[in-house]
Amino acid sequence: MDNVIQLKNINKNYEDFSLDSISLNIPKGYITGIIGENGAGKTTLLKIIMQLINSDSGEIYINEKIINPRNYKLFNFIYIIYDSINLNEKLTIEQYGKVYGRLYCNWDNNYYYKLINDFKLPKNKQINTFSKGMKVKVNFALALATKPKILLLDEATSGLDPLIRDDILNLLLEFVQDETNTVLISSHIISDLDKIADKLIFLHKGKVFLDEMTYNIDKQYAIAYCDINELNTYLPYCLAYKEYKFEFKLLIDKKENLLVDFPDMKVEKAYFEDIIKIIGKGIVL
Ligand SMILES: Nc1ncnc2c1ncn2[C@@H]1O[C@H](COP(=O)(O)OP(=O)(O)OP(=O)(O)O)[C@@H](O)[C@H]1O
Repeated sequence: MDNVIQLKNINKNYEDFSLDSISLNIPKGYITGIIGENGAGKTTLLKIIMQLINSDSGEIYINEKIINPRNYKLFNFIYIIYDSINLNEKLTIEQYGKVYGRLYCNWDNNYYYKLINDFKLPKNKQINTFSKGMKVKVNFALALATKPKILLLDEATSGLDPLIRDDILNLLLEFVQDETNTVLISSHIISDLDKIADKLIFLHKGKVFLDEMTYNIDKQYAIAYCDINELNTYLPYCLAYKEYKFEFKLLIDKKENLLVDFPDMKVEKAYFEDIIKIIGKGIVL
């Protein structure tokens, strides 16, 4: 598996927050989801990848080339969509197409209008007359028609109804279908990531707590329950656990070993939501 983005020991210190030695690989041709609580550092990390802010130390490689502000020529193949819609709302879709056609050397006007037609958006109305969902669709049409190889999404589907989100998720799946395009998406909508992410990164208080392909999560991770007398027995198989009123909920990260040693142990699928809750609110070992 080729990695399109590699981060090595990235550190960033603000007065009340630090990104702590982040090392990550983002595989080419896949959708990687980043999850984490508010303030976990997701936007900071995406901005560092885009070189919109500098890290204090560490290295970024894109397609195996080290990136720094002096050689940063990614404008034409990496595109970031934010949660806030930064469109000039006085423009129309048609005017936007002309502006982007001049700005982006890979601009695909036919594809832009195909997406605009698929989304059923009016071409000659000012964007300030559009609903939030329509504006997000314009954002995605603009992004995809620049023909990026890497698409970064920072909460870009927040505030959308499930039908529009579904359209957008399908577009992302289509985007990575040729296996050379890559998506890195941060989202609080865990069910969306459950649907589309091939890899999951969980950022918690500026640190990476989980960085796994989703097929490995299914293979290695599970949820199990025990009481206080059994806790010590199962801790060697756990990444984290959380105490409830009558039981402990365990996030198992050595499922195969656990089931060899305790074949009768009942385990359940570890959904992303479980993983986040147990790591975020429980005790990480
Ligand atoms: N320019 C800055 N100066 C000081 N602190 C900052 C700055 N930018 C971000 N931070 C802090 O860094 C931390 C991480 O912020 P960041 O926006 O990366 O989190 P996030 O995971 O994207 O959160 P959310 O899910 O709420 O968007 C926060 O505590 C924030 O206050």
